[in-house]
Amino acid sequence: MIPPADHPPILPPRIGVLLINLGTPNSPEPGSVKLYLKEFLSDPRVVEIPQLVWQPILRGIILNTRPKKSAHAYRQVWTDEGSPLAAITARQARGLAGAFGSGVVVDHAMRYGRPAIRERIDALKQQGCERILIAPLYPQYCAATTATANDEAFAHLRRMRWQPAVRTLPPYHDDPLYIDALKVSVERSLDALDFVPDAILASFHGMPERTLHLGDPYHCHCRKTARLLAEALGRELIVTFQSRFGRAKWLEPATDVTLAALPGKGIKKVALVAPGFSADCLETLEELAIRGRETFVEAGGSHFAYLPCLNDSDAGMEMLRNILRRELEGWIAAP
Ligand SMILES: C=CC1=C(C)c2cc3[nH]c(cc4nc(cc5[nH]c(cc1n2)c(C)c5CCC(=O)O)C(CCC(=O)O)=C4C)c(C)c3C=C
Ligand SMILES: [Fe+2]
Ligand SMILES: [Fe+2]
Repeated sequence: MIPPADHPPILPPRIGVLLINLGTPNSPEPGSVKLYLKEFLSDPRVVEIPQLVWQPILRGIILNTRPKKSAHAYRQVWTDEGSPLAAITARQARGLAGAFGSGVVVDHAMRYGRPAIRERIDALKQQGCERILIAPLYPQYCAATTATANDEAFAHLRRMRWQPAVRTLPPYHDDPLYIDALKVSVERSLDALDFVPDAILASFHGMPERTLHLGDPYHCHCRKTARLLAEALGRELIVTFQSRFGRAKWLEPATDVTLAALPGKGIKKVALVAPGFSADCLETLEELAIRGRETFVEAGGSHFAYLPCLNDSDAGMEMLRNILRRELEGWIAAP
């Protein structure tokens, strides 16, 4: 049938891969940070307090104090390409262009802020994608990260008359491809140091402890990643949890408390890695690499190194290519 003139071009069916990360402000200014925090912290998957109780606290207190403090932190890590998280995620998507053949379009989106998940799903549909792999780039599953990214994609699909077929990327916390990429990356970074660390810390983003008791597998996934990475490296790792937020009890031990205590135990040289972050961001570059170092040195530490995330390194990109290709099995021909 000949399409009417205003019909969108008829394209060969394509497949879309949508990389998703958390999101970040548009600029390191308090106004932008406030908008970002408002969206992020209003997500009931992130703050599990009834909205009637939480919104007055968020709007009345947090959004009047935190944006200024966080904007100061963002300014310290901001780059010419923008926020590190945005720049690195965009590079990861660009680095995967063409990796799965000409019929597969790779794009990226953020759960909060821009590029929005809804907008990028629409863009993939416009390019003829009848099948979409939603790929939240969180190795460890967490309702506050993985589930809310998927929720947002599904909320958009819910309004479509003609939905694409979708798959979601499962957590890959114990995937040999991921563990091997981490091992290669950590070993490369350690080789480049001018000191031999007495200990290596693996710092994961924290979560309220109650989410563990409620059945969120995040804590177990983090511990398993750390165990497998320690086995691969052939040395012990000290596992810690960072970025505590709010008054509830969070997963322990805390990264900052541990860094402050280690020199007193004779551990004066440390290397710190953050395996749960697929891209360096505020929480790694400011909280760990800057403030973590200060905490450790003030407590008497002599040597500190922050080891970068997988980002768009060769090892990281090869891992992403392989885990994503596996999820596309049956949709694309084997290589
Ligand atoms: C990697 C997994 C992450 C989990 C789990 C997570 C849970 C979580 N986070 C907050 C509060 C904040 N997180 C903030 C930044 C931030 N968090 C993650 C990842 C996880 N968060 C990333 C990648 C980033 C960095 C974003 C960037 O722009 O670089 C922030 C914003 C910064 C600040 O003001 O400190 C907040 C707030 C909660 C409450 C939570 C679980 C309940
Ligand atoms: Fe966070
Ligand atoms: Fe933080």
